[in-house]
Order: sequence, then C-alpha cells, then structure tokens
Amino acid sequence: MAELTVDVAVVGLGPGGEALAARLAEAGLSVVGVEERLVGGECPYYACVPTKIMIRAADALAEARRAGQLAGTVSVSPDWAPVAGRIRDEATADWDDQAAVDRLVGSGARFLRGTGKITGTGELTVTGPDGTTVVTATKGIVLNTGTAPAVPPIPGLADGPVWTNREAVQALAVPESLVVIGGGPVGCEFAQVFARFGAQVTLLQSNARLLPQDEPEAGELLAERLRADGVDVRTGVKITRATHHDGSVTLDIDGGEPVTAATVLVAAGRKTDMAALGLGVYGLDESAKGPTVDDRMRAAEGLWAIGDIAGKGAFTHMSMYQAAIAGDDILGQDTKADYRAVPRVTFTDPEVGAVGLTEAQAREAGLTVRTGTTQIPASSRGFIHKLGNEGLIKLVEDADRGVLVGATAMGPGGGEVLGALAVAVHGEVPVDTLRGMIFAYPTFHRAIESALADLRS
Ligand SMILES: Cc1cc2nc3c(=O)[nH]c(=O)nc-3n(C[C@H](O)[C@H](O)[C@H](O)COP(=O)(O)OP(=O)(O)OC[C@H]3O[C@@H](n4cnc5c(N)ncnc54)[C@H](O)[C@@H]3O)c2cc1C
Ligand SMILES: NC(=O)c1ccc[n+]([C@@H]2O[C@H](COP(=O)([O-])OP(=O)(O)OC[C@H]3O[C@@H](n4cnc5c(N)ncnc54)[C@H](O)[C@@H]3O)[C@@H](O)[C@H]2O)c1
Repeated sequence: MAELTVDVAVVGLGPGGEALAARLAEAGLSVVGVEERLVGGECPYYACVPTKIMIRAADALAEARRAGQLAGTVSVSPDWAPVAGRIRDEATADWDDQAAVDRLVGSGARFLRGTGKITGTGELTVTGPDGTTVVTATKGIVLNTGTAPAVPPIPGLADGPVWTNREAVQALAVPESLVVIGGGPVGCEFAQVFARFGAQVTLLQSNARLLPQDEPEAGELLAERLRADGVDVRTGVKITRATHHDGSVTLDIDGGEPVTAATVLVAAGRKTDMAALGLGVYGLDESAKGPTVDDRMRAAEGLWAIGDIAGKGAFTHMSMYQAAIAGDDILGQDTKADYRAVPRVTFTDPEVGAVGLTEAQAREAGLTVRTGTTQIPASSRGFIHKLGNEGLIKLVEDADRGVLVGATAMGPGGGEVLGALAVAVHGEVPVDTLRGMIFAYPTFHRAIESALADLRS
C-alpha cells in the first residue's frame, strides 16, 4: 500500500474538478487528482459534447427538410455514420482521456486512476488498477464526483438491456423504434434527435408536462414541437412493468396503451452514493443526494464539494463556476457564490433557454410578480424565419424593485437570446432601462422589447 501526502486532493475530475486541480497546482500547491473513469467527467464523453454533436446533425436534417418549402427541392437521406464518427474520433478519442491526463499532469498536479473513499479527516483511500494509495491532504479534500444515470424501479426493466445517456452516445446505428423514459432535458433532447434520424420514438413522462423545471408554457410548446417531429409524447403516465423480449421491450402503462420498441432509453434523472464516498467521516448525511455546501463550497472544515452533487444546478457551467469559488477559498481569496442568475439551456429545436426564477418560484418566494410574454412567430424575425420559428419570451419581474428576476427565451437560437436576459437578471438592470434600449431589427432578441411592453400583474 502506497502513501502520498499533498496539500489538496480532488476526488472526481468532472469539468470543475479538472480545472480546479490544474489551477491549484499552477498556483504552487501540491495536488492530486483522483478519477475512476475518464478525466473531464460526464460532459465531454457522455453528455454535453456528444449530445450536442447529435443535435447539430439532427437540426441540419430538420433545416434541410424545411428548405424544401423555403428554397427549392432538397432530398434528405439521414446517415448516422458521420455522427457516430464525430463523437468517436473528434470528441472522445474513442473514450480515451490520455490527452486530459497529460494536460493535468502538465499543470504540475499528480494523477491517480482509481476510486477514492474518505477514510479519515483529510484522508482518502484510492483503490485503482495500480493498487491502493492512502492520500493525506493537509489543506483538505474537494469532491467533484458527479452523478450517474438512475434507472427507475419499474418491475422487469433491469432484466434486459437498457440504454442510458452513456449507451445512447455510443450508438453505431439508429434503432428502428425507441421508447424514452423521462421528459426532462436529457429525454427531450434524445427523443428529438432519434426521431429526426428516422426512429419511431415514444416519450413517456411521469410528470404532467415536459421540462417541469421550466415555465409551463415552454414544456407545452416543446411537446407540440416534438409531436410535429413524429414523437408520440405521453405525459402524466405511470409505467407499471417492462417485459424484455428477444430484440424488443414492452412497457405497460397504467390506464394506457402499452408501448413496444426495439430499444428503451432511460432518462429519468440521476443518482449519487454518498455512503460509498465515506461522507460519514465528516458527520455528514450519507443518505442525502449530496453534501450541503455554504457560499464558498465548504461542506465541512477542510472539505469542499462542487458540481452536480452540490445541488445548485447540474450544468457544466455550474461545475466550472463552483470550481472557481472553491479555488478562491483554498487560495485565501474571499469570493462567495451567487445563484440569482443561473442560466440553463435545453438544446431541443426550439431551444429552451432560461435564467433565474420561474413565475411560480417568484410567487413562492413572496415577490410582487409581474410577467410579460410574447410569441416569436408574432415578431418580424419570426415572420421572416417562418418554418421552425416557434418560441416565446417570458419575463418575470419583481415589481417592487422594478428588475427582472427570471426569464425564458425559447425559439431558434433561444440559448443565445438568453444571453441578454441573463445580463439583465445578473446585473439587476432596471426594467425602465431595458425599455429604453435600442433592439436591433429584425433580430430574434428584439422580441424582448415586446415582452417588456407586456409586463403586467
Ligand atoms: C445527456 C446529458 C446531457 C447534458 N448536457 C448538458 C449541457 O448541454 N450543458 C450543461 O451545462 N450540462 C449538461 N449536462 C450536465 C453535465 O454533464 C454535468 O452537469 C457536468 O458533467 C458537471 O458534472 P460534475 O462536475 O458534477 O461531474 P461529472 O461530469 O459528473 O464527473 C464526475 C467524475 O467523478 C468521477 N467519480 C465519481 N466518484 C468517484 C470516486 N469515488 N473516485 C474517483 N472518481 C470518481 C466520475 O467517474 C466522473 O468522471 C448534461 C448531462 C447529461 C446526462
Ligand atoms: N442542456 C443542458 O444543460 C442539460 C441537458 C441534459 C441534462 N442536463 C442536466 O442533467 C440532469 C439530468 O437530466 P434528466 O433529464 O435525466 O433528469 P431530470 O430529473 O431533469 O428529468 C427526468 C424526468 O424523468 C421523469 N421521470 C422520472 N421517473 C420516471 C418514470 N418512472 N417514468 C416516466 N418518467 C419519469 C421525471 O418526471 C423528470 O421530469 C438535469 O439536472 C439537467 O439539468 C442539462
């Protein structure tokens, strides 16, 4: 059994952990980064990057089909090979992280491949292919262990092959038919991609609507758009049983028609295992989804947690933001996290961009709420764009302060339009100042002006 003493151990090298380990090493601390799978985490290998490559291709197909009505005759024959090739060759190097390991070691950090478990205060035991190493971290330990796909306890589901996001991004061919369990961002993005590539897709969502974390108007419009892509969207469903046959699966639905498909893709949320991480050593609740952190990402004295397990939003930009906060704290700088203007984008077509509070969250917080909404097809740019112009802008104002506390930008480039609204919420720009702006004509973001004019109680 080897022993190693460092200033800081970073356990789990998701996007934030990788950046933080390198930053601390470059600042002169002795650092070890510990990773049991791939350095960089879920985002580059199984999540954001490969899925957005799939979406780029699926959107190209949709635009080509629209060209038939807007610009002449186009013949579209979907081919998955370029997508699978890009993911394998350009994005993931066939799921090999050597370049990331080299980058980390090049920053001056040490790297240990293996599973880390806290075995004492400031002590981590790492078990990996090269044996066991006990690491003593004199300044402390940073956790960035992320989440894994959760397979819901539907009787029979686990008795046969099931895709999660990790299998879906490695697909070498499009299944003839696909049933997606879950209508959050993951389920909606995958359902649209595979439908546009020709799969017969059914999307089963237990909640009454898609994207329940977002404004109801966005979830309802997205269901409409997915149906237009040929997806059989069913909301408010309860799946009672799964039966795997040879080469297909049937899902029984309480009070509804059963669904049979060649492949089932589970996108029903994520899970963590705090007991496996040994959080009890610090007196923390091992049955929780993650440790409770303060505004410097401290979970306990000498223990920081960043990324998905910190529970402030499961996004790569959140992981990176929190890595910067924890890094400042470790390096003695006084920076506090501020979650008033957290942006998020679901990269369906139309994109659903949102920042800050939804109307319901603002009302729950006791604010005096005014909202303003406008439909993108009613704007000049929406009219010009025509096919694929569906979307909306919704603003949520704290009327007492006269500032926006939340906004949704759904539509073509909705995630980009969101940028202006994120500045408004983050900077607490007075609504009167926003109204006095000049919005370029004819842009999609000019619709913000109409939504501002619509603000009312
Ligand atoms: C399909 C999909 C699409 C997504 N798309 C987007 C998107 O477009 N934009 C966006 O912002 N976010 C997106 N996300 C979310 C994003 O992937 C995560 O928020 C992001 O990866 C940050 O996670 P993290 O920092 O918590 O760590 P993760 O990326 O989850 O990495 C954690 C790492 O810790 C390692 N680990 C775990 N336990 C141990 C241990 N005990 N010892 C050693 N190593 C350990 C794991 O192997 C893993 O590599 C998507 C997620 C999914 C599933
Ligand atoms: N573009 C992005 O930023 C992006 C993209 C994808 C994922 N993510 C993040 O990754 C995380 C995971 O996303 P997700 O979509 O897997 O999870 P999620 O928790 O957001 O959504 C899962 C959905 O599955 C449904 N569900 C749960 N059990 C079910 C069952 N038995 N039958 C039918 N439906 C069921 C729930 O109603 C829920 O709406 C999210 O926090 C998200 O923020 C971000």
